Amino acid sequence: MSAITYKTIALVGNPNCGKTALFNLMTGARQKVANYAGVTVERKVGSLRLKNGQTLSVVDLPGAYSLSPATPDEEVTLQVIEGRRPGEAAPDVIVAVVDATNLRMNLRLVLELLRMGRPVVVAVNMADVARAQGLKLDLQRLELELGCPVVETIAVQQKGHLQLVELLEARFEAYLSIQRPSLGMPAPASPEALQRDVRRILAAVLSGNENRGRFQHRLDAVVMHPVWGLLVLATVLFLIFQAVFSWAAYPMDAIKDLMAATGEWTLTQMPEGPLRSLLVDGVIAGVGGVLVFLPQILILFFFILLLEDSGYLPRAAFLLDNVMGKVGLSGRAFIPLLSSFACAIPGIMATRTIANWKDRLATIMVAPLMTCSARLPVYALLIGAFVPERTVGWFDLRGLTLFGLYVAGVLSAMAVAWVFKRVWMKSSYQPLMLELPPYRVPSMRNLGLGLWERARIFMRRVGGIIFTLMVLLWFLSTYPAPPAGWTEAQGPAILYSAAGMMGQALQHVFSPLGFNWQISIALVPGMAAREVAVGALGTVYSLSAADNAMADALSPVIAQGWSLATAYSLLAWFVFAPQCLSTLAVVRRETNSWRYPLLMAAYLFALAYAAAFVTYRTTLWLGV
Ligand SMILES: Nc1nc2c(ncn2[C@@H]2O[C@H](COP(=O)(O)OP(=O)(O)OP(=O)(O)O)[C@@H](O)[C@H]2O)c(=O)[nH]1
Ligand SMILES: [Mg+2]
Repeated sequence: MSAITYKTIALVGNPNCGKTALFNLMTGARQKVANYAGVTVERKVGSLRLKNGQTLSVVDLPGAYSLSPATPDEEVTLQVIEGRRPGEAAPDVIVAVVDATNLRMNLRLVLELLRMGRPVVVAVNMADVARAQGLKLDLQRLELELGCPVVETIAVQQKGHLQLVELLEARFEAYLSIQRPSLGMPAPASPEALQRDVRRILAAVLSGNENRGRFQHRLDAVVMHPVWGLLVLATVLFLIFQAVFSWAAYPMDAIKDLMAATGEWTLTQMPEGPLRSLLVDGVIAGVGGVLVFLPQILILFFFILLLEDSGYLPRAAFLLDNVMGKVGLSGRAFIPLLSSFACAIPGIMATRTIANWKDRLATIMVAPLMTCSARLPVYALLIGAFVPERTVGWFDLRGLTLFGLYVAGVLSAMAVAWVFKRVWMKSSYQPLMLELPPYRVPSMRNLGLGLWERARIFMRRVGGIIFTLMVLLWFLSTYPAPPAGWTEAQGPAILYSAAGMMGQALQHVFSPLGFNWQISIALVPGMAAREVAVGALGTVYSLSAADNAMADALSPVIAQGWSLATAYSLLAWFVFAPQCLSTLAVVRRETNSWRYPLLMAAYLFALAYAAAFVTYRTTLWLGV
């Protein structure tokens, strides 16, 4: 096979036409694929190995409706196509991906790309759906009309990309060497002219009756109904939180037992000494304490991925547009805010799909109030320790409490957005323009990959930042050792250590909130990432256990040691506190200034302190 001269290809197309699915197939990457517009907001690069041994660099891009960008993510796409990114040449070939079921909209961008005079291949994706809908497409005729090669792809089937790869490997080089008549008109065409061209081409290539499912319309009549729709949404969310507790019980117990057994075994196998303590108190009690929450996180993500792939999310955005508009958020903020349930970082990145800067900024500022999955271990630990395992009517009380905490996050985000937009950055209401994708049965492969990816991210955190901080904390909580002549009657040895002293000093700041010195210590490494606080509590309590055995599981220990008021106060703290450095770093990057991350940290700390204080005092006063 002869060598080819081009080295980089870029996937360009309307949002939600399957670019990333195709990219993943071609490069073996695992970028996020989901059924709504605006999933990809950054450029991603992968490589495709050809049969002749050459490697092509493949670039996946955010979706764009046209070459006149309206949002920051579309701007990224245009920059890459035009080679305006520093240190990066324009791609040699553009693969224009189109959704076969929506050519009327998709072909406009293709025409614009062709007018740029760059080498283009058109990949007609979703060929399976088009066939199922009875659409017939004359590909040869389309090639003639467009004057560039056209292939079909099905990005959700294992071999759905092969025709495209074959074309790039063999036919395209020859095609490039032929002098083509230019389409003329290098200048951007008017929207009307584009529309006319698209209509003409469609008339020539498209036949067959489109029979879009009536089922979809019927479903929408319920799902997007102002009353039934909200009921459906509330039920869906509610069931998710019930499942997070009830399904996770067995796997969590299994991990807990495994950790406890490993701890006991280590105690019997190793002589007493610092190394044993590091392993048992630092690693097993600390890191293991966080690991226990993996099943709950995966269950939460299972549902989030299902919702994302089904096409439900943009519908929920429409449903809530009215409510969001009242507090001054754009309906577009819904998906970024919902993504923040997983983690505020992708959520903040997803605000790139919001065109208006003030609307975008307001969304960024409240994204950390959404309950990210790193809060789940903290919430679950405290709920497990303080909320009895009981059912109220049909509902599991623990699931109910967790739901309440999520609602608290959402409501406070709405309140903060309302204040921000009122006093600081007024902007008028912008009607929501959002594409409604068709409902799709979620792809199991996608779901499996997504869960696997989440498990990997969590394990990397556990093995990386959490492990490192736990080892560090163990040292700080063990040294300096207590003075000679110390006996256990004088209090645990940890009180003499660096961390112990710091905890006692910090306690002055936190005692109005009902936090003891153990909590005060745990909050410091917990600044880096929220789950670390759980691990840190594990280590601190394990080290301060009176006898030499490992402290039992953390939850019974705190259930005995803390008052209910302290537990509630800590929960309130975690609803607000900005305990995540990476979020602040991303805000700095996305807003290009230090002002906003600093403002964010300040307002979140103030809210956290106030909320914890009020919660503590109220609970004490009520005497529960
Ligand atoms: N049936 C079918 N579904 C597809 C095909 N290609 C993609 N999908 C689905 O279409 C949805 C969108 O796919 P993505 O790859 O995320 O689309 P994208 O073009 O990258 O979207 P943005 O990043 O938002 O611009 C997902 O639900 C995919 O599973 C296809 O060929 N057939
Ligand atoms: Mg994408």
